[in-house]
Amino acid sequence: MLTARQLTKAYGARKALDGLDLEVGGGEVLCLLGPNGAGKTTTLHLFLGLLKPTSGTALVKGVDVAADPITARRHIAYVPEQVQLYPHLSGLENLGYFLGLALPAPPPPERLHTLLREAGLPAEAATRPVGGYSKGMRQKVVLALALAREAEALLLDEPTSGLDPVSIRELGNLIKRLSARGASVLMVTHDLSIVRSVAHRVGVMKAGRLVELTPAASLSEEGLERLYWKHFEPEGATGPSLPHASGA
Ligand SMILES: Nc1ncnc2c1ncn2[C@@H]1O[C@H](COP(=O)(O)OP(=O)(O)OP(=O)(O)O)[C@@H](O)[C@H]1O
Repeated sequence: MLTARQLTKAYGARKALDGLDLEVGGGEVLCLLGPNGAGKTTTLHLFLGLLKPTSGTALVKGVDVAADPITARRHIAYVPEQVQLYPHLSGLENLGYFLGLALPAPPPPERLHTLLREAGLPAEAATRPVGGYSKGMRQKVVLALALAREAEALLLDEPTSGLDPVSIRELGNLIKRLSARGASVLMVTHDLSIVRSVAHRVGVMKAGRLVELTPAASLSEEGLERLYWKHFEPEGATGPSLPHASGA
């Protein structure tokens, strides 16, 4: 569903992404971890067609994103770190408006209510202006949009930052439901709790390169922490250490 072939993005001499080869299959949840500046958001933006690759290819359902970004984007729903909605419109009105742009005919109001409920937005909030929503509530409107469009691929950029534990659990449940329906999920995160609950595979990026790619089932809780932390160690450090051991 999502394929990167030697995908590279350079800014001058500096490679933000360096020769990424990656496949995310239908129904698979792949979580990308790694330090700040590792190239994770760049990877998402290349799949979304927001950036042009310097070389290599990003494919969405076989469509080359750089050659035909509009067709590629039809298969994708994207949850950015900062969700932008119209603050003076309600969740219901925002959803109706954006679906009107994305679909030939917008669904009736009853269907919009159902979608928002399925995404976890409390019914009383659906008709309130989004300007008064929390981050998690705004995110649920975007997830309702993804549900309505039956997007085959879901890209999420640090979706749990700023969410409370209940909202994180609800987000995890929704991701699992979408993946069970066959959606491919590519999620960038620093949150190991959601990785543990939803990931089928875990990738770790560092300095523009994918340096680890492991089935989640092969990782114990401590194994996942070690995998995560070892790439925060300075170059040349001997062996991984857990945060309490390194004082990080
Ligand atoms: N427009 C740009 N011009 C120059 N360099 C850029 C630009 N956008 C990103 N970069 C660089 O590309 C590298 C990868 O950035 P990217 O945002 O993909 O990292 P990230 O892994 O998502 O980090 P974070 O966890 O902080 O979000 C960084 O070194 C960043 O400074």
